[in-house]
Amino acid sequence: MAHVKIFDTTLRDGEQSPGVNLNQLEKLEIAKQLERFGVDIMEAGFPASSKGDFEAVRQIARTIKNTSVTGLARTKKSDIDIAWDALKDAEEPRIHIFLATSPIHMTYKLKKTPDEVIQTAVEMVSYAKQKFTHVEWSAEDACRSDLDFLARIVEKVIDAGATVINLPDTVGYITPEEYGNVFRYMKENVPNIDKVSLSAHCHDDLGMAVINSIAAIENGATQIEGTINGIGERAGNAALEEIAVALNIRNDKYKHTTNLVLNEIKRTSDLVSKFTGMIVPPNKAVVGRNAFAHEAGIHQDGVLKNASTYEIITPEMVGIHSNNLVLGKHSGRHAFKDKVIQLGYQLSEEKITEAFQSFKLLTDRKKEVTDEDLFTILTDVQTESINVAKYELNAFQVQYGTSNLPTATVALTTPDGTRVETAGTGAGSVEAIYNTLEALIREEIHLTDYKLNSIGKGRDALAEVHVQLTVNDTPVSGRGSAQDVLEASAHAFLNAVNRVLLNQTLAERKKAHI
Ligand SMILES: CC(=O)SCCNC(=O)CCNC(=O)[C@H](O)C(C)(C)COP(=O)(O)OP(=O)(O)OC[C@H]1O[C@@H](n2cnc3c(N)ncnc32)[C@H](O)[C@@H]1OP(=O)(O)O
Ligand SMILES: CC(C)C(=O)C(=O)O
Repeated sequence: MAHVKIFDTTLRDGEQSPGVNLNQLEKLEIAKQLERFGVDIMEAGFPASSKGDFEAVRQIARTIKNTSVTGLARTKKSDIDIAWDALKDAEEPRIHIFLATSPIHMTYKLKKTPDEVIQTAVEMVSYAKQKFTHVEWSAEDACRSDLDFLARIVEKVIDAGATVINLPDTVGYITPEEYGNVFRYMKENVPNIDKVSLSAHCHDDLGMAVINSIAAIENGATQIEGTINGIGERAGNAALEEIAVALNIRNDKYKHTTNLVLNEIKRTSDLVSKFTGMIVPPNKAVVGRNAFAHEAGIHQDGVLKNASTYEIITPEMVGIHSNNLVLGKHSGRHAFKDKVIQLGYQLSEEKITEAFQSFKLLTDRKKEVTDEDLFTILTDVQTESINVAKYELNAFQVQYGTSNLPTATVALTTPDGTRVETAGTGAGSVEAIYNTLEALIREEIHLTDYKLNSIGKGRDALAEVHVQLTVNDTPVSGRGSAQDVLEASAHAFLNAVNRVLLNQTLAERKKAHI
């Protein structure tokens, strides 16, 4: 069995999914989970793209110990310098530099000749090599590039010090056979190719990202790049959980192993879905809600007689356990704390107290508190900043009827501690609440997206709402959960507004060197 390295780019390419906007705490929690999942390398962001991304990459680089952390950079000295500042404290800092090599990109986007592209790539890889031991270079849009030109630039970039060469299918255009050929071609035509690892990075525009990644492995790639749940630019990237399980289940055919801990798949997928607001479709391979559900009578009969009749992957393999009824109304703090640890959370005493209070409130309203409910409570508390002044929802009331105008009355405590209250109307109940909140909050707010999801099954399932707003023209996302849809909606709105306040506070503290 040969080993293939897993390069996770959920926090960089995954975050390029339209509408996804992770804050630093969420990025850090995903990074910790990726480490538990066993990825070899994680791309934590693009440090030169924004101050927020720089800070997130720096924090992840300083925290994560068992996974190599990398950041993306253009072929620009300033991008490389900023990436070094963000990554220099990592256990094994590495940089990922890219430059496009296809005629379309070189002509229209970069406005450079092929020779200028080679010169820039070589200069910048040499420059990065003065700082970083590990330098990955990506030929953006490799799959629409001329293969002879690609071989020429790859050889030069290896001479300049690159340690990994990535050949991305940037626009999700190539077929498995063609992609395999690109890797074979490099192996056969680049004289110094054995000095580097070859990496594959696939997009899913034609639905072939996973199979193309596997074709690359079969033809010489020793590293695969992808994201959790396949999120990413446009139609997304190759879904790492699908590749990992395919290699495992079909190890009779694919003779490659990874370091991934398969039973961390479900938790990783849930966390990414929750923070990004990108809900996993029920029929999604490996992690979808229906992936292990058997509906048809003949299937159910077969599974009852022997699960292997219709089940090629066991739910336990990917970390799905039957929904234990865990804690209830009479559970105490000790049992709760035990469960928190069992579910993989490391929370301070202050956060455990906060989570315990939310749990107790839920047990007043909900008979059965499941692991899914606890996951929601705990991740919300984990990523909530405690010591920042924010808007708190005190109470709200909605009057709704089919023949009258929905009216909401909302009472809030503002960040300076003042209690404010007003009433407003809207075309529906959620809009009435949002209009009223807008009237109470002294910022310019516009709602741009709203998503509602239920956590678990049954009529007492928790509601989870994801919103996207612009607050004073800054896009921001927020999420909230509660047993009631309207309450979850109000929390999501305030969570988004509070994130803007948090960012402002962090920026002010940084300026004042606190
Ligand atoms: C295939 C991929 O996924 S690549 C990663 C894509 N990810 C992102 O773009 C997300 C983050 N991006 C950003 O925040 C912004 O685009 C920034 C901060 C990086 C740059 O912003 P701006 O300076 O305003 O430039 P803008 O995005 O409009 O244009 C990109 C510029 O980079 C140039 N460029 C593109 N790729 C590269 C590269 N690999 N090396 C050097 N320059 C490049 C473009 O030609 C263009 O240059 P020009 O202004 O001289 O025409
Ligand atoms: C930066 C590169 C690797 C990329 O994301 C792509 O080409 O899709």
